[in-house]
Amino acid sequence: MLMDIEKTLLDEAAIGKRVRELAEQIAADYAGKDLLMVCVLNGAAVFYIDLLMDMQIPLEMNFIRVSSYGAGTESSGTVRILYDLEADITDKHVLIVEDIIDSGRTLKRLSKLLKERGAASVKCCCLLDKPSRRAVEMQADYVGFSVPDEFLVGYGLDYNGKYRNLRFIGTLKPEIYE
Ligand SMILES: O=P(O)(O)OC[C@H]1O[C@H](OP(=O)(O)OP(=O)(O)O)[C@H](O)[C@@H]1O
Ligand code: HPA
Ligand SMILES: [Mg+2]
Repeated sequence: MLMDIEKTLLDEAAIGKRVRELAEQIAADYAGKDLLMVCVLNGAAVFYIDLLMDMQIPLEMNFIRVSSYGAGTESSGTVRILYDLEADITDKHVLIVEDIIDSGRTLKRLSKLLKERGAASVKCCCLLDKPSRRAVEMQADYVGFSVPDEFLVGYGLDYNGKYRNLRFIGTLKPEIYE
């Protein structure tokens, strides 16, 4: 697995430091509120666990899986749910946790859907943001790192389902894509 990596963009220490900063900020912002943290499977799973383990406030965990480029055209704004939340989110403060915003479609559709379900508020926390790739207008409320337009793997991010279990974020050698 390690021999497939071309370079490291963010190492374990840099990720850990930033995750703790985000956790501290989010915990302060949501203190005293009924917080439900939504993990967008599969990519966000690693970041999600690290983030909430650094937050010392009461919160609820829930998971959702959506297809990013499946059913629905861009204009319809629909999101196909492959696995839905278990919780009733009415009147709860929802924080969507994502690994990366690329085109912005996944997060835009998901946040619209959760608002329609009657959440008290819907905000997004994203570890990585690739602003140069945006196809729809979407900005996360909390962003870990802004990254260049390179295909990244590790810390939840995959290529063909693999490399999610790397402790750092990096790029793959070109021959891996061939
Ligand atoms: O901003 P966008 O262009 O919508 O892309 C970002 C989404 O794409 C990836 O998920 P993917 O649907 O590949 O599934 P995964 O999380 O299981 O890897 C990533 O984890 C984000 O959820
Ligand atoms: O850079 C990326 N890596 C893995 N998955 C992704 N989904 C959107 N961008 C990426
Ligand atoms: Mg994802």
